[in-house]
Amino acid sequence: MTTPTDVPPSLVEARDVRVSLQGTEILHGVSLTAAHGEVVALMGGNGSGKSTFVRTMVGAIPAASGTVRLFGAAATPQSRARLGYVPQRITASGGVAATALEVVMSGLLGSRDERTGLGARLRGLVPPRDARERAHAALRSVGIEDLAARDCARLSGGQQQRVLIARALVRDPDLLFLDEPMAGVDLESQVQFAHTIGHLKEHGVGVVIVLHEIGPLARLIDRAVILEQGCVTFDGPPPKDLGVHALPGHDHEHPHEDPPAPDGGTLGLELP
Ligand SMILES: Nc1ncnc2c1ncn2[C@@H]1O[C@H](COP(=O)(O)OP(=O)(O)OP(=O)(O)O)[C@@H](O)[C@H]1O
Repeated sequence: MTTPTDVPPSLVEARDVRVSLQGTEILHGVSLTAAHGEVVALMGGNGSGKSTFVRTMVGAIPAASGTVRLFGAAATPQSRARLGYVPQRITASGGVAATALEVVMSGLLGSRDERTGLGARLRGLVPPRDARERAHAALRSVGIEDLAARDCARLSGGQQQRVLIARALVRDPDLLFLDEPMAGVDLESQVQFAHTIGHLKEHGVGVVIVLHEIGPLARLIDRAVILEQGCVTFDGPPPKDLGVHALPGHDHEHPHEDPPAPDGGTLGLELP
């Protein structure tokens, strides 16, 4: 018989979170959980509150009420050190002259591995031997190791996005928050990225990912949480016939077409 103690705690458990920014309530009591190896897509139209919710869960902005628990306990600086976070739309080097490898290595500063010497979960993906080697491995895992020595500021938007994902992965996170990581990334790179997410999932890492379009990640997503105007309107398995525009709340305005299917089918991409 299963007792409550047999059930592993959620990696993140946000309950009834309310957030106000500049006097306006943006999130009106939203909840989300992610368990080991679970990939949760956070979706919804522009301005529905996705980024605000992610920023609250990683501790970047405070909740007015409600709770965010990490790894089964109230969030602490130590438990936040176990998170990886790729914010939305920032440039990888922040205007500072730095190579892609240096930007990724900066992700190790203050990481728990540096402090505790814990081994890397992602053996084979991020070997723990030294920061340089780990940074190379993280770049390899997102398919851009050949760009390691390049000036980050001169990389394309999509390439910079992958540098930032590598920077989050090099910390060997137990839980990864990604805010629109597919924005500006070409289809081939999205497939590569999906392989990386599949690898993390297999190793028990939880992933909360803000998406406008499911694309190549469709088969990896366990649950979709849909926000509309600061409220959760759906939380459950993504519908079977999920196309890139199929979810409720898909009301963002930029014009786009479904990406072309490489084999003439409907996004029939082979994933791990
Ligand atoms: N610092 C801020 N101060 C005041 N209001 C803010 C601030 N940041 C965001 N907002 C507002 O909060 C609401 C939710 O914004 P948020 O960026 O969380 O939405 P989103 O769902 O991530 O949108 P998008 O899909 O466009 O990225 C918007 O109305 C936005 O204008």
